[in-house]
Amino acid sequence: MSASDAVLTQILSQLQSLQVSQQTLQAKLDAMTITPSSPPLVPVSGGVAISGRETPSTISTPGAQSPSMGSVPLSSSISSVGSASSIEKHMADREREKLLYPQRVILTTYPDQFGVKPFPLTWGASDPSIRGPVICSRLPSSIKQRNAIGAHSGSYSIYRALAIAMGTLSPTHKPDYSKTEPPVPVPPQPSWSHPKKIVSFDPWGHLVPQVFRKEIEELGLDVRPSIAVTKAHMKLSEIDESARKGELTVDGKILLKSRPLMNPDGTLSTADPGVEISVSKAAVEPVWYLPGVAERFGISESLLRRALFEDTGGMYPELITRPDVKIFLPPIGGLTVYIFGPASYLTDESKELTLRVHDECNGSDVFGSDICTCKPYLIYAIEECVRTAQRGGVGVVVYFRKEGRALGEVTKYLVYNLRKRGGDSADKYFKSTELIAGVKDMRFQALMPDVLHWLGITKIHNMVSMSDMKYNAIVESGIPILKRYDIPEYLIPPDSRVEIDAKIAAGYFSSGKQITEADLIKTVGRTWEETEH
Ligand SMILES: Nc1nc2c(ncn2[C@@H]2O[C@H](COP(=O)(O)OP(=O)(O)OP(=O)(O)O)[C@@H](O)[C@H]2O)c(=O)[nH]1
Ligand SMILES: [Zn+2]
Repeated sequence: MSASDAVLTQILSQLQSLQVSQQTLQAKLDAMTITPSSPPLVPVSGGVAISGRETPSTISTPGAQSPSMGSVPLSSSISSVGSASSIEKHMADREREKLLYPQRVILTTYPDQFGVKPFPLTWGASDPSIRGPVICSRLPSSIKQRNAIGAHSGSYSIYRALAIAMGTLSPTHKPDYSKTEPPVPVPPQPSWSHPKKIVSFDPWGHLVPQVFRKEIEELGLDVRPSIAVTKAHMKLSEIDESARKGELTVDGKILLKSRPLMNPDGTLSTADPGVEISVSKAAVEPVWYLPGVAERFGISESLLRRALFEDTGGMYPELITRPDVKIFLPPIGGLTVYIFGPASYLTDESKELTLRVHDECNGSDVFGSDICTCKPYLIYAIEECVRTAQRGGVGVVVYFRKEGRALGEVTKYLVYNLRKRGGDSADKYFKSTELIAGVKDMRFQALMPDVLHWLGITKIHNMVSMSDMKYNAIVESGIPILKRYDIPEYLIPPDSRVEIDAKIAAGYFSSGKQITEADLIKTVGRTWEETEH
């Protein structure tokens, strides 16, 4: 027998035994698994129906063989496998899948299920040991004590899943958090223990390794930070330009002279290297306290849960089956806080505070698209924050990942096409968005002020924004705003006049300009024909 025949025989015999074990496994699973046609439908609150189950049921952990509700066979049939190498690959993947996930799939859990014992968590408690850690891990060490639905890192949880499936990340990797603590203190504030002031993220998120050390190290629970605080130098060509023009002054503290640049031949350049801004910053992931979020939007928790379940494609059945679990880590982007000047001034009302809350506009912020005012407004706000810090105050820019007014970039570009094809006039600006998206804005600014309360801000002297929605949300949350700034005329790119005029007519703040609906027809943007070659 040749070597290749021997390999083929070996593969065929492995395939046969795999088919046999697959049949045996399938038979066992069929006996244990509730098939879609068999279960009685049990109505639960909100009128939704879920599959019935055997009792008592348990959460399987590795090695445990007891049946759990909602179980399904692990993988699809092997009948579709083709060549010898794809058979080997398929078998290797099945082995890895069994090793990674030895238990059968747990589609959902129930509050009264045997083994389910959520770690106690009291949202808004001032003592972290009473507040308790947020645990959403499905690792065997933590799954029974989960007190949160969803996954850490927002949408990036999908990349983590890929890394685990590809074998580049061990699901049980234990991070070493020593030396990762905040270099700039963001200490507990009265607002942290106010049950209604912060509901969209975990105020203890940056202190997790310190305040929940016992839970992580002694109890072996998978508790992860959801906030990180660090320091950085910010370098922007627009700020270099302002410093060159003398509009910003290097003070060696907030605004620093950059180090000399290198020439292509490796020698030091004598060209002006420009400036850098010294900042502290914090990245914050969303962690929703569902009763608080529902209350903020004035809807019932049950309606909120049902809507979240349905419009995430049914991804989180526990939103329905676990009304006892009050925390949800949604698969959305978070926010970044940039602080200019001493962070300790944030809580001191006597220090001047300048704020811009900015929602992501990748096309403008990073790639300089001239159809809107996002980047110029952001740069203007950064300059104002630097000036405030240099006057002895503090500046804050909060950057939210809410692309395209939270409608997403695809919807935004579809609307751009419609506008540019239909004659881009300001009277049609919001109507065009509504025609495609059904609404003009989905940012729902009500959750936005949470970050200001987390920082301990109680008064805003200067607000760099024209948005009435942002202003109202902040003031209604209990933080007064003394002065509002609109974007200076000279910073408005010509093509974005359409956006600004439409916004002013719709109720955005303007210090000088009055615009009525009737005026809007006269404000028109560039057409594609003007730029096509
Ligand atoms: N859907 C849609 N979104 C847009 C358009 N132009 C800008 N945006 C988005 O609108 C948001 C603008 O946010 P901000 O810069 O914070 O501005 P604002 O809330 O309108 O108000 P200001 O604070 O006055 O600037 C970002 O999410 C942008 O991506 C557009 O034409 N269509
Ligand atoms: Zn924009």
